[in-house]
Amino acid sequence: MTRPVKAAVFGTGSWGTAFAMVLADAGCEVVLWGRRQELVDAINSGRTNPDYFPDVELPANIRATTDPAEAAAGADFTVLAVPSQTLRGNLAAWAPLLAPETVLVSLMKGVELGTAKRMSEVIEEVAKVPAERIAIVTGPNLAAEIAARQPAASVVACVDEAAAQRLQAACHTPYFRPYTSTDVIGCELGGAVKNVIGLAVGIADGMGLGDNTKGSLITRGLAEATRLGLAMGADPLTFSGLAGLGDLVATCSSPLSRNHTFGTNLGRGMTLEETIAVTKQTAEGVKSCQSVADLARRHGVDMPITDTVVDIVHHGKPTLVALKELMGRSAKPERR
Ligand SMILES: NC(=O)C1=CN([C@@H]2O[C@H](COP(=O)(O)OP(=O)(O)OC[C@H]3O[C@@H](n4cnc5c(N)ncnc54)[C@H](O)[C@@H]3O)[C@@H](O)[C@H]2O)C=CC1
Ligand SMILES: O=C(CO)COP(=O)(O)O
Repeated sequence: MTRPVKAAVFGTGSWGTAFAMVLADAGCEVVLWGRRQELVDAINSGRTNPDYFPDVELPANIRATTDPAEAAAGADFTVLAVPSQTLRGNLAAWAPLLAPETVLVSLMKGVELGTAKRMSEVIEEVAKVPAERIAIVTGPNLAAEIAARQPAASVVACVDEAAAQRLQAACHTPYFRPYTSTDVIGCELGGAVKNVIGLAVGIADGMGLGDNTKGSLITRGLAEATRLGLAMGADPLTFSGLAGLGDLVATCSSPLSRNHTFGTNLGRGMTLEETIAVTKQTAEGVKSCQSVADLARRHGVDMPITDTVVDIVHHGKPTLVALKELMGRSAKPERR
């Protein structure tokens, strides 16, 4: 008899918890690592995560711990679900504890500030594991809908297709349908850029603009992601798939998206400080818009919507001025 697949999930926030449920529903033995003892105790005794999904019963094959060594021990998959900007520091502490052959799985959709590194690059550097043992999960996967077991598709990407297939099997459930990909760069960029475009669409929504504006931002945002991806060696077709268009549509349509909601609050006229104060969960695009703009500059790629988001979010540019400037750019062919 083969033993069940073991998964460690680092991060008891919304996506860490929901993805732990997916893994458990797919038959894995899951250990969730969390920082706070009271939340870990509540998960183990109450079978719910009261801070994120108080009404969702967690499967019996999930347990939680605050001990990273206990979580990491013997894990076939080590899933990382903390805010992107905290990964480097956290992983430095966890790296010595990792099971020898574990596949590290990033759920994160950010780009590191300062270095402009993708999460898989940070993992490779800090945990010193080869790219063949680093995978990512991405796609239109709003955590609350997954926790409600609503149907969704996703992409699991790894340069080693066999590792991607093992992860696919480990997280395939009747409601969660993962597709494999070997385009890690494209999949990671798709996830990071859609958060920035989600902010832009939210800002437009908050300003009272309509669906033509939204459709234009989504499409031209996709063009920005694709241009950056091409310059960085990604497969352009990835951006018309779940990691690109799929996630853009979900994020830019949904009030569940933290990035979209963050943008909406800014567009309604809240200051950055007020918006941060009412945002209880991680909106990766707020910091990563800067890193995405850095990547664009390094690769000589034009990303005007991304630059506009940086100007509004980080340089306090009034939304109406930013909109006028974006629309006032010189006319161009759609494809070039
Ligand atoms: N929530 C969602 O619908 C989805 C989120 N993601 C991505 O998953 C990643 C994690 O996001 P969420 O779980 O949604 O965020 P969240 O804000 O719900 O949870 C973040 C978790 O990390 C913990 N945390 C915060 N700072 C930390 C630190 N310095 N060290 C260790 N732990 C820390 C928090 O306590 C919390 O448990 C993000 O990169 C996000 O883009 C991806 C797909 C869907
Ligand atoms: O990535 C997500 C859905 O796929 C979640 O989006 P937010 O981080 O904006 O909530």
